[in-house]
Amino acid sequence: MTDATVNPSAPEPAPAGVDSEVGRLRTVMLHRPGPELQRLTPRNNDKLLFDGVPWVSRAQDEHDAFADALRGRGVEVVYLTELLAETLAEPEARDIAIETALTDLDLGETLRLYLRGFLGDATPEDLTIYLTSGIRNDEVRGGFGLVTKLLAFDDFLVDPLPNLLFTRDSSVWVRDRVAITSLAMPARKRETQLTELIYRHHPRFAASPRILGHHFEHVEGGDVLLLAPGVIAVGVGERTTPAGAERFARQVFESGLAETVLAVPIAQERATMHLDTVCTMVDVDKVVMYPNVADTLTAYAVTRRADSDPAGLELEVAEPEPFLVAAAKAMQLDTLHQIDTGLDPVTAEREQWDDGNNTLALAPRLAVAYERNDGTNSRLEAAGIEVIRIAGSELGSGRGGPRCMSCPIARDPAH
Ligand SMILES: NC(=O)NCCC[C@H](N)C(=O)O
Repeated sequence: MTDATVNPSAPEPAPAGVDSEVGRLRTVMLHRPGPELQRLTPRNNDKLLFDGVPWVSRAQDEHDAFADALRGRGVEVVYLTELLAETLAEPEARDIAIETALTDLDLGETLRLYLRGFLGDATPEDLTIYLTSGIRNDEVRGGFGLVTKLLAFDDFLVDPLPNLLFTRDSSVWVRDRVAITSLAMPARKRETQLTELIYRHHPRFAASPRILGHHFEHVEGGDVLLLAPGVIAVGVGERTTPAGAERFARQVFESGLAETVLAVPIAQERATMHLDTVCTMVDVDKVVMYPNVADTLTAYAVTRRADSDPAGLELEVAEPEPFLVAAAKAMQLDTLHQIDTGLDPVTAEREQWDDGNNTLALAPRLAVAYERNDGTNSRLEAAGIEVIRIAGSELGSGRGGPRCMSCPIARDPAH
């Protein structure tokens, strides 16, 4: 069990639930980067969605400092791999995990049979490592046959998950429900098999209702911004598809989790892979925004038709409006204030690339940001935001900042 559940003197964890981006953060799920990062090479890093080959021990130090900064502000940090190992102690969860990891058609029956037995004998902790770091062809000690001979020594039989670090994308809490997302890129697909397993089988979450699922249309957590209770923006671009945004809207309306979903088209480019790469919230009425897209960013407000039959929910889709205008209207604010990344278009472009926009709010006007983005951080401070700076030279090589690296599980209500 997690420290909080075995230590009788530890405070009760806050009840799971998140209704905004800025309510005081109580519990967050992180993944400390581990041996899965050692799998990255100059030959596979593009496919595995990293822009380089990180120095792993330094990335771990940076991540530990990030977790300490959160704990220092009273946030309970839970680790994905600890939850997974605890989940895998349950035989049913373990069987599902092994079967889903072995569905790859490239494996063949000889290796599959061997690996089923090998993984079946592993401890929950070792199984967690195999499921997250993957298994290479030259690492197996049995199941030898045609497939072993013809695959390269460094081909993966079970793919590693170096992007597990970005816990934001593989699940997202909306009020008291957790949405299991469906990741678009092949390198990340297996991540949500693991988060779904945790939320279904871990005793801490088994009673929490779930929405979406890893086998549905693509929705990634980095595209989902809880602008205010009942108002959710969903980026639609390289990752979340229009159909994913539509399913998300239907489910949050059906479950009474929101009244308005703003579908926000974003350029289908690596630099803007998720909405949270160009815009994050730092106060109830303030966002840090990439100015080079601010003027062109639009939103389609999606609501439930007032006269829609409960059995066949119909959606009303408004004409597009400028994003900040549509957001302020849905949030019932006069203005949603914009703090720009950087001081000029080139600084803004550099700092957007280095995740200057990707802040994690711990409370209104208190945010964690990468230290390297001097221009953006100064602008945030000038606007009254306290910035907790963390190092991210190695973590950033996966192109994700403090928001991407965190999945809030409990926040105080925003109002
Ligand atoms: N929300 C985010 O923007 N997450 C960052 C994900 C980075 C990861 N290397 C990816 O390409 O999916």
